[in-house]
Amino acid sequence: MEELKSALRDHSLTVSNLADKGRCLFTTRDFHPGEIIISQEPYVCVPNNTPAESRCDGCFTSGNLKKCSACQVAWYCGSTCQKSEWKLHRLECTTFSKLDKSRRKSVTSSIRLMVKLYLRRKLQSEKVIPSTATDNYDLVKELVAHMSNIDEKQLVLYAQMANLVNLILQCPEINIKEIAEIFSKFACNAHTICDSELRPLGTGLYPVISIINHSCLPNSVLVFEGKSAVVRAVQHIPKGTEVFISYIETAGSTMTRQTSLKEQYLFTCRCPRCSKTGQYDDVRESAILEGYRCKDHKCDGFLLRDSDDKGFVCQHCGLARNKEEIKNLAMKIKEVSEKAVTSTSSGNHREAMSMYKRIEKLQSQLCHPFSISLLRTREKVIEVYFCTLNHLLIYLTPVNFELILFHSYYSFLLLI
Ligand SMILES: C[S@@+](CC[C@H](N)C(=O)[O-])C[C@H]1O[C@@H](n2cnc3c(N)ncnc32)[C@H](O)[C@@H]1O
Repeated sequence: MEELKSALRDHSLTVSNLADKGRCLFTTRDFHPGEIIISQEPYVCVPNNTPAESRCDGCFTSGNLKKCSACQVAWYCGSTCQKSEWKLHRLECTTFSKLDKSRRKSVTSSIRLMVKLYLRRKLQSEKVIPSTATDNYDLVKELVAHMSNIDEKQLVLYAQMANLVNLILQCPEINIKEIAEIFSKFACNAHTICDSELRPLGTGLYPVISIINHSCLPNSVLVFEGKSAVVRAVQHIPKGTEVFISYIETAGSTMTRQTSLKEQYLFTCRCPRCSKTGQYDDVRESAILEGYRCKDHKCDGFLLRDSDDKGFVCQHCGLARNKEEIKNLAMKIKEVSEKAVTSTSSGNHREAMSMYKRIEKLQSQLCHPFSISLLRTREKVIEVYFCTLNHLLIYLTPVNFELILFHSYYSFLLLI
């Protein structure tokens, strides 16, 4: 801990312990908006590999990869990435190569993350991989696990996963209880590594970044540059302030945010935004983000339940919306959404596109114009549109490429 404190001092940061939150990261000088507060390489990480798409173990890129012929689990884009991962993969490869085909299929991302963690710890203790103040297994030991607060079903699942890790590693000195506890640490400390467009690429454990607590009104943001986790100030942060990031999507109602924080991170948020629960501003914000639109499409008022619970009333113009009408629209949206998911997963992008456009139309009748569901559907329309475009490009010759690209871009502009 002393080593870490000294390393953090060089970054103008310090760690404190508060009764209600545990460890917290504080600044010891002012930070400007956009400035990097801290960055860290993962202690361990794994790419998201699915049967449809694999990613390079070294740089997480997809496309044009070669599978490790020995273990059939890791993929690489070239020899540079293969070499950079070799010290750890050498042990991992020997472990996975011994598995039969069906057991190899049970190596999910979290199982692989645990295997890598165990092997990296071993390599650091044998000094094959060097340890530093910010890159050592003691930092993993410090992470919160919430073992006494998780339910029995979850505990059983962690124990089963730990047993599987034991079968894979075949190490006599392995401690199943400790492995189960680390799975619980993964749940509230591991980060999804995303690209600049927030598409998930993999999962990583960053034990120093994990000291940072959550706020729904954060002063910093966690982004990824390749596999490095980078925390940047999003506002002026004065000396002596706690650094906060958001663990969840902040564009949600207070109830939605509180529920997901409680479920995954096992705490009740008391940030300035959550402290406003029930006040007019909070009710209004929640009704806009997750509520319904006014029947009069020229009015942008937000709706609240009427007193006899028969429907919803616009708080701006007083117009009422019937509960049944809302229920019918919501059911139609659910129906089309299920079809859209099926079309997307079967690769039928054209059909998916028309489904998402239909959902967008229905949601425009139901939801407030600034609703988060409507925003997500529009995002999906754009995503599926680009999938359709990519699919088309495969069949193009260079001659008509530019013409069709121009046409596509033009129709995209019309679409939005
Ligand atoms: C990634 S860790 C953050 C560091 C943690 N405080 C520690 O001692 O290691 C996440 C855990 O910290 C606690 N935590 C994070 N933000 C909090 C907050 N705003 N209020 C209370 N507890 C919080 C919760 O126990 C949560 O599961």
